[in-house]
Amino acid sequence: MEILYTPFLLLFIIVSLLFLLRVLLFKTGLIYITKKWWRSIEDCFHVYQFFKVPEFNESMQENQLYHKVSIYLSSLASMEDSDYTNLFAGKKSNDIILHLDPNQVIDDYFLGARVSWINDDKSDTTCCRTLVLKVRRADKRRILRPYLQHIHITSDEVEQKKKGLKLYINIGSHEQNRRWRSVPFNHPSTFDTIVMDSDLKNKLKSDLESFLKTKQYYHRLGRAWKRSYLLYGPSGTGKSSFVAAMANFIGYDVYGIDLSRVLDDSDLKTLLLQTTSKSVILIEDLDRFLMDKSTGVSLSGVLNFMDGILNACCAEERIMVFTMNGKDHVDPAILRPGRIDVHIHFPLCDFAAFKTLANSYLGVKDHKLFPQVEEIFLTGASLSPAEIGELMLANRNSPSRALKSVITALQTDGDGRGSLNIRRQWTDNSSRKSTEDSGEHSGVFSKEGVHAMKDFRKLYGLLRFKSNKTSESFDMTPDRKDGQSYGS
Ligand SMILES: Nc1ncnc2c1ncn2[C@@H]1O[C@H](COP(=O)(O)OP(=O)(O)OP(=O)(O)O)[C@@H](O)[C@H]1O
Ligand SMILES: [Mg+2]
Repeated sequence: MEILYTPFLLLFIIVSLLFLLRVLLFKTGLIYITKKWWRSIEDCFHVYQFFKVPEFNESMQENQLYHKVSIYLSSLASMEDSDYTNLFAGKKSNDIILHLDPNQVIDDYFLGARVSWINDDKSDTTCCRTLVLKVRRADKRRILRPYLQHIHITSDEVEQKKKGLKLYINIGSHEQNRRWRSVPFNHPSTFDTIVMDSDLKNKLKSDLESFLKTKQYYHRLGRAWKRSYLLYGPSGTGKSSFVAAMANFIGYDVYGIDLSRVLDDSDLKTLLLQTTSKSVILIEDLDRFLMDKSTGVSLSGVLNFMDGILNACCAEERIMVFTMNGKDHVDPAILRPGRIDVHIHFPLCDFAAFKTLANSYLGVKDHKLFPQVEEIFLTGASLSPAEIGELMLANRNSPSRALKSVITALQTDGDGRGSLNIRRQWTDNSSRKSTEDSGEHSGVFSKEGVHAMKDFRKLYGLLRFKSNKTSESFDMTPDRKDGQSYGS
């Protein structure tokens, strides 16, 4: 018997020890110490080269590269990992600027290589401040030039971001010379406020970040440096808010093209030619415009527009975003890889998304009514985040009342559209949308300026959300089960 128990006992002891070791490593600073130790061993096997970036040149003039590198380093997430970091207030009230403390080191990764920056501040006087770049000799030839270019680009972007973003809309064709009108873009939406599967959100953030870093890579492949996203899903699921979050994240201006104000295909091309680099070019509700034969823009006009980004004049730093309610009825030519690089599905709420909304709108992490809400979601009922958000906002002083109103709405499925009743077909939605819109356009508010304001609101979700739903298959959205993490 004893012999039988011994292997099990041994196994149990090993597993327990491993578990304890894991807890010890992760709950204490040991993992950090181990990593540091491992890195110093690794360093012994590589030859490094050092590049100094002093703050002033020999004639005591400011070195612009030092300024750019400082801006770049403060934008790095790894800055927060350094042992000592200085915190300063920025120009805006809630801005915090990070600065590396003297003799601190931070790591950065570029094209698969690790580089380090050392703040070589030998004295307290400002005249001797130098930033030192440490690169492996083996990586130097491959990455040094593109890395310095990347620093230039990123620091310019950060500075541009500080200046404030702009939202451009295309104005009527009668003002031939001025096709775009701009307003300050102050949309509060960020990736933190968007309710979305957190894995997907992180994937999209790193997709954007890696796009910004890969100019040289795109050029080496002979491809224009651009990326196209398709956001599709029912109304009120956060597509427009996501575009605003994207623009805020990368610090790009937004050009929202209203196809109803575009005369014809060549007019569309002119608009594209008049956009600037580092911008998000947005066409909302593309599916509706493709169905709507009354518009002057043809399918081939749209295809040329999507490819037009390849023209030498506008080959740089563009992100194109198209939103749709559904892509089933859209010509596959529009959706082919190269024209659309990333498809992102925006679904109606499930229980996990509902919980994230309850937390952000009501500050409620758990509630006795949650099981009832979950049960209703399990029957297949659902509402859009916009619909649930509105109900919570209206009853924000009483979480119980807010949850009860969500339950009632889910039971009747909003205005009787959902799976508890017969879901409307996509065509109903599009015809309803066009009716609503034609009402808007032919109404009293026909002046250019009023249209423009309406469009700003429509673009960014300030108008009452329209009710149309459809269930879609998805590409970039992972399969979700209730309880899966949602980032808010
Ligand atoms: N996923 C979400 N996360 C956070 N808020 C959301 C989300 N979806 C919708 N909302 C809220 O609902 C409002 C409307 O959302 P938004 O305009 O982004 O939806 P949409 O998908 O663009 O709708 P439409 O297809 O009708 O244009 C926003 O102001 C936002 O506050
Ligand atoms: Mg929208």
